[in-house]
Amino acid sequence: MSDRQHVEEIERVLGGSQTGRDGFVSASWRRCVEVYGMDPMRRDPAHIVTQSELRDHRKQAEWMIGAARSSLQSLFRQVAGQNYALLLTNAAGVCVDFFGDELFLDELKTAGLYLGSNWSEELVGTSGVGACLVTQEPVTVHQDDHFGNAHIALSCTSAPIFDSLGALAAVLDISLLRSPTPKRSQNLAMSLVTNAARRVEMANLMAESRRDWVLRLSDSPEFLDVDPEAAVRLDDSGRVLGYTHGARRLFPDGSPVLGRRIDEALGLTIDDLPDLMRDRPTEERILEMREGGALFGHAIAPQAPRKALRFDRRAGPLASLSDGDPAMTHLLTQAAKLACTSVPLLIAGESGTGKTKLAHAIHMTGGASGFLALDCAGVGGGDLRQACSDLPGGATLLLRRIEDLPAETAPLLTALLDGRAGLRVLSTTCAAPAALDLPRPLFHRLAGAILTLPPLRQRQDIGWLLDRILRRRTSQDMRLSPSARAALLGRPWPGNLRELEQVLDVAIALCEGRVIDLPDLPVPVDRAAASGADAPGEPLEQVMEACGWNMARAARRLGVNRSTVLRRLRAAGLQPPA
Ligand SMILES: Nc1ncnc2c1ncn2[C@@H]1O[C@H](COP(=O)(O)OP(=O)(O)OP(=O)(O)O)[C@@H](O)[C@H]1O
Repeated sequence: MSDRQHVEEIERVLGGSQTGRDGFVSASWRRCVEVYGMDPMRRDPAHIVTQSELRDHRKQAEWMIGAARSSLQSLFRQVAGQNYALLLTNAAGVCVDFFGDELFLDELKTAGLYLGSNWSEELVGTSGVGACLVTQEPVTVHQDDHFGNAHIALSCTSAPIFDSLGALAAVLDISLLRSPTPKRSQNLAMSLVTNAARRVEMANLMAESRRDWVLRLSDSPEFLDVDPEAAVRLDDSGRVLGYTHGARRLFPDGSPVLGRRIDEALGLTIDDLPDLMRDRPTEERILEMREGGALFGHAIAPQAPRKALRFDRRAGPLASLSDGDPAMTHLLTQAAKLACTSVPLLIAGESGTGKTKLAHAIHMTGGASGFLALDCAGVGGGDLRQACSDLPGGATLLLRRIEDLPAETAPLLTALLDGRAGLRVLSTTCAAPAALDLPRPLFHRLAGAILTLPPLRQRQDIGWLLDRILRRRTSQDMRLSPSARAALLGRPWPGNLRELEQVLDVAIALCEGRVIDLPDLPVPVDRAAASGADAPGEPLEQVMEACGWNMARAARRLGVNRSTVLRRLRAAGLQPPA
């Protein structure tokens, strides 16, 4: 179509004729003339904001640029070699991030397909970004759909990106300098750009939701864990705190989504979310919709809040054992003070909580000269005598799993310790210290002070441990996807740190790239424990403290509902700390 024919068509549309254009294009042309007073004959150059304005726009859009980066990169890889340029604009239409072929950079800049160009409709007329901002729908503005003659060669396909509160925050645009004439040639671009926009919304919601439950939804079980269509972020009572645009379908009455209760839309409450975590087969995670139909659901548990409390970093090897967990901070502070004395220490804790590692760190902090670890199971008198004679004065003797010491060896050990007063004796046990079946004289020679390590499920620094272990066990720059991280944080870890290390080792081995995602994680070995039931007999107050007095979390941990927790709290006369 020639420039003159294009202008004549615009005149016909303004006169009320139907010319076969998409309705949103004709509406935009009318606004260009009637509202913005534009002249289709003018060929304005691209509208580029100044460098300092661009800096401000980018600064304000930093969070969105961060959330969108990996989606843009993978979209750009998908269209590599096809001369597409990708633009991320803010809600004002200014391009704040850009991917394009270096070969065509000058041409792209001239056409306005570059950082800093402003594509708002009132400035440049009908364009992909401009029309998307007005309609809040994905659009293709193809060649002479553009208003006037300035951008008539371009083909632009744009999709809106909404923030988690439902406001339009950005536009993702994929554009060509030159394209085939039929508009349908851009159908694939439309599908790519809408999927990428959905993933950006998902990444943004996940990044915001570390402290809350997230329910991810999909029509098909295959995509549920890897590429869900929608997600909602929920508070402890099951009200929507945030959502991706696709989740609006849960509340089809059109009223605001924020603050609505999830049980208004789906046949489930917040207490049912643990059943929708990844350790259940996807096909079983079906959710009935109140309006009819069903969806598949995947719940991601909140991460434990991080406490400001830190262990003093000057304390050397002990400081590397935890980061901000209050119980660990308390324990490590005591350990640092005791490390420099000769008091025998009994280190208690469930299997795999790091007792041996703590013993090593105490030994290193105390600066003792030699170190020998003995497993007590089946240890004979000869081994004990040998160990005690081999060690120099002032060395550390670690007796692992003292509960397994053969009864007949106990008197000899007592005598040997009496004869080697200079030895630093550390022991570990998986049993409760009070329940240890040791002769009293031996017990008092071993347990001058008792340090009890918390089980991993009670620790608030699991996220830090994940990163630390991952860093130590891979040479590459590997990381966890947000959903893999959330799934790991929600596990009950009956095998404690040993299990955590093994799960990461498996994930590292299975992961094909550098990002460990849900499919790379092994299913929890102990499904019974994975149901969230806590160790039997754990005092209610301890559970509440570990859960930050959050009723829903405590209920999940105990495997009961919240009203049961409330009833038990009342019966025990317990109240949250003021
Ligand atoms: N603070 C920590 N950070 C990272 N890894 C740790 C930490 N503490 C322990 N681990 C790792 O967890 C695993 C188990 O630790 P350790 O052997 O010290 O546990 P344990 O309580 O002595 O176990 P068990 O009672 O079963 O012998 C080890 O591989 C250790 O390296």
